[in-house]
Amino acid sequence: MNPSTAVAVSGLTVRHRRTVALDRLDLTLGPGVHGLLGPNGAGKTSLIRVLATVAAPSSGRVELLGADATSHRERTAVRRRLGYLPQEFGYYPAFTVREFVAYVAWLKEVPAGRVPEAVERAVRQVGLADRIDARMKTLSGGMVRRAGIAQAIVNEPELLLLDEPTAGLDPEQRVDFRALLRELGTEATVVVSTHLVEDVAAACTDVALIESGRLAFQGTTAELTVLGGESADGDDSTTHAVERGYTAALRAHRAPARDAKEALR
Ligand SMILES: Nc1ncnc2c1ncn2[C@@H]1O[C@H](COP(=O)(O)OP(=O)(O)OP(=O)(O)O)[C@@H](O)[C@H]1O
Repeated sequence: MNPSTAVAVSGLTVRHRRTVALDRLDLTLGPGVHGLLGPNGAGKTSLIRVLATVAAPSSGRVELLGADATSHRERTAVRRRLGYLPQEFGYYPAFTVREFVAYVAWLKEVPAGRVPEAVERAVRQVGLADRIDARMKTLSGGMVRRAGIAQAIVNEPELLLLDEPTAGLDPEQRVDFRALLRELGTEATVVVSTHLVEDVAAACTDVALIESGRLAFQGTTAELTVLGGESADGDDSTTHAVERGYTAALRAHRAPARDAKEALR
């Protein structure tokens, strides 16, 4: 595996009872900010949970930061180098933001002497410094989300996994958050699952598009926009171009299956 490859999965299958959420997926991710896109139920959360080592694959290989994530011993070591923001996360409501983020730093085995500074840095990066001593239960939904992002980056992870991080943020916070993503992407491999095309247009260097548990497209954001072609309605904004690229890539991916069905008729 190339040393700059943070994620290498092959033949990854995840089943939830009878549902096949990921279907023999092959995917390699190196440095940068990767937008993980796909329709509802495509398998994005299932993939992020496997990469975060909180869910086990049904089958397939998963290498994270050069370690075999299916081996118990290697998985424990790799967890210290990961950051993960789940779609929904629990916390003790009576904890302050500082205590919540410090608790995760402790879980990630950040050396005790470095924890206070690491916590303050992470909280500052998400723009929550003025609420650092507020209790979690007194925060708004968007602030809780930002505290969640702070806990994900407190250990300066080499691989950062964010599941719908902009959900609940207001427009100004989203703009700030995208700038933070771009900054984090210069140091780490960042994987962001999102439904917001604006997030991709503004912050992602690369895109992985998943549909029905398979990889429908992988390339740079610029390559995706080229797939979308010229605008028919004169709207040439980047967001619109990414949306057209997304739709074109999905249709191209679906076409062989549709053609095969028609040939059988
Ligand atoms: N715990 C579960 N039990 C049963 N089925 C599940 C479970 N979790 C996910 N699934 C199913 O697996 C498939 C993939 O779900 P997943 O949550 O990974 O998709 P997603 O791309 O994140 O969707 P969304 O964009 O709606 O968040 C879906 O068909 C979903 O219904």
